[in-house]
Amino acid sequence: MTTTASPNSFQALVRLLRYARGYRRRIVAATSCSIVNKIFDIAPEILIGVAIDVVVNQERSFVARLGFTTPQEQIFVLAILTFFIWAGESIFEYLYKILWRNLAQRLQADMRLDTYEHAQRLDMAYFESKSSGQLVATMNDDVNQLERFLDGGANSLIQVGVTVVAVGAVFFVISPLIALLAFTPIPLIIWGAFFFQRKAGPLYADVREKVGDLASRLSNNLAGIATIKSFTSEAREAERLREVSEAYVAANRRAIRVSSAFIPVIRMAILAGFLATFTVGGMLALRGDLNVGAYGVLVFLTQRLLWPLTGLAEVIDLFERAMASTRRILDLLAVPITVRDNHDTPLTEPLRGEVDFEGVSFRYAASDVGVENVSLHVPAGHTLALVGATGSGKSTLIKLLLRFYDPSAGGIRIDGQPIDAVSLASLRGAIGLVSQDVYLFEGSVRDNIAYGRPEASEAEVVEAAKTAEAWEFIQVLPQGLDTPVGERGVRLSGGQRQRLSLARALLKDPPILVLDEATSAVDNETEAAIQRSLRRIGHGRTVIMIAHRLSTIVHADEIVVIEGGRVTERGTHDSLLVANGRYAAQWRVQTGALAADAGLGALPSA
Ligand SMILES: Nc1ncnc2c1ncn2[C@@H]1O[C@H](COP(=O)(O)OP(=O)(O)OP(=O)(O)O)[C@@H](O)[C@H]1O
Repeated sequence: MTTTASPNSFQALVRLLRYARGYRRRIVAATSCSIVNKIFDIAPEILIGVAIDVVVNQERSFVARLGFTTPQEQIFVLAILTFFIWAGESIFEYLYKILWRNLAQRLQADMRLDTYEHAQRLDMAYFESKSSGQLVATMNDDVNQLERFLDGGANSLIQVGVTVVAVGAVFFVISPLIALLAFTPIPLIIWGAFFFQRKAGPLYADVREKVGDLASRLSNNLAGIATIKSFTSEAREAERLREVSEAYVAANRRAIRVSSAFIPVIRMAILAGFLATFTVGGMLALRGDLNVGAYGVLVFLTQRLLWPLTGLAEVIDLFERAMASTRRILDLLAVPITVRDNHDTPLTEPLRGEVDFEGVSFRYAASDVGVENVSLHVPAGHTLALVGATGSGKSTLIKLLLRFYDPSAGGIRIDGQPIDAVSLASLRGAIGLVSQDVYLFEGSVRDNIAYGRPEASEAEVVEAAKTAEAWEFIQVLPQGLDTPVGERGVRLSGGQRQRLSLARALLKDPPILVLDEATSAVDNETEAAIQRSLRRIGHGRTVIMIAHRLSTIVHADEIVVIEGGRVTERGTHDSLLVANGRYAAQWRVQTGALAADAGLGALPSA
């Protein structure tokens, strides 16, 4: 019956079958059980006809010709046959249900994991182009939609097909004339199904789209609940949610209008076939041209044809939804991974931690800004500070070092090894990142510190917490290291989160430590604490730090000023002061030496 689907749905089905190659055996087994079950299911109607034939024709019946002469014997044989047919039907129903349902479970679990794993490997540009809500909708709702279809729809679709073929065969054997009459509505039904699905397909695609929008708005709003409260924009946000929610209702309403019309129309078409069998068959039987038993079989079987075909619309409906979802899932799986991972080539150990940027250029597709021809050399164990106005491209350089994106020109090396020629795991494993927006996972303080090294011992976790000056506050938390931090760490203060994030990076013990405004969200006391620990931490490691407060980078081995994505000044704190450029001007602003410079500084003040 899949032939009634649009080329798009059919293509989606083919893609799904190709994806599900590993499940082929299970699909064949489940399909076979569905077919056998349906054949057993139709058989009792035929047996009723045969029984009527036995009663009416007795010694001249169809069963008599098989060698069972007395009518009693014949009825007995039919009873035994009926028993086995019913038993067979039950056994195969049990089998196909188990097979389809388990297949649905296996496939949905594997698909969800596959899409998630694939999405994790996509570059950051993909996540910036898609809302997280849309991705959640695909990995959750779309996968569930497919599960629903495999749970019941696939079997129904196969069984409708088997019914039409098997009933058709019986009809033609008994009376080709009546078969022709009974089957005349079928082209109309098929055409109706085509027409319906052509109308319904895009409507369901729209419904899926709206589900994504809804999920997107919900997750965005819940994540930003504090901002909503602070701006008292609850009413406005509720209104915006209502709009997307209503759009979903409207999309569904359009789909419902089309899908609901189908069943009544189809039923009338089938009724025509039923009436034809009923009257013409009756006439033929009265004239003696049709065996009474055969007439009974035809009338009962027309019923058997009628009901599954009225259900066809619902099954196609389910199929359409499932294929709309399949397309979205497989489209996500087909997004190419642009940041190539050389799994088998780790960075050569032991790492010294030398970092080189050679003529690196990169532009974000979305904004056409980025960095231009940046060259940096950080010898192992040195500290490099990047300073510059907000939006000048400092964090972009860090993202390129971590290969969240690949540069369009130039290259980056660690210990002389091009970072795009080594495995992402070893590259990112070599870098400890403390970023501006600290992300903590729901779990305990301990889970979060040990995130990069779950096997770390308690002593190591405590040591990292002490070095990051976090131990003092952890000790006084209600459950110490086992205190839950809440979703995204909401139960901790900004400074506490910052320190946990530092402890987490330290526990990894990376040869390269990147601090992207690690002191931006903290008070003076926390900043001083982090500064203290930084001196300890920086010992024997390469440190790249981005800072707006210039006081925190005075001791850096080299300070590089970035403006508009380019390096404009570089040197030590002292040499830059002597050069008397932007850095020197900003330094004076921040230290209050020359308040008049405040308006000139390209660098923002603390
Ligand atoms: N994902 C993105 N897509 C498009 N443009 C981006 C993206 N991320 C950053 N940009 C743009 O690239 C430029 C450099 O951003 P970057 O984050 O590197 O600045 P920054 O120097 O670290 O700023 P800050 O000091 O405020 O953190 C900015 O103009 C920013 O708007």
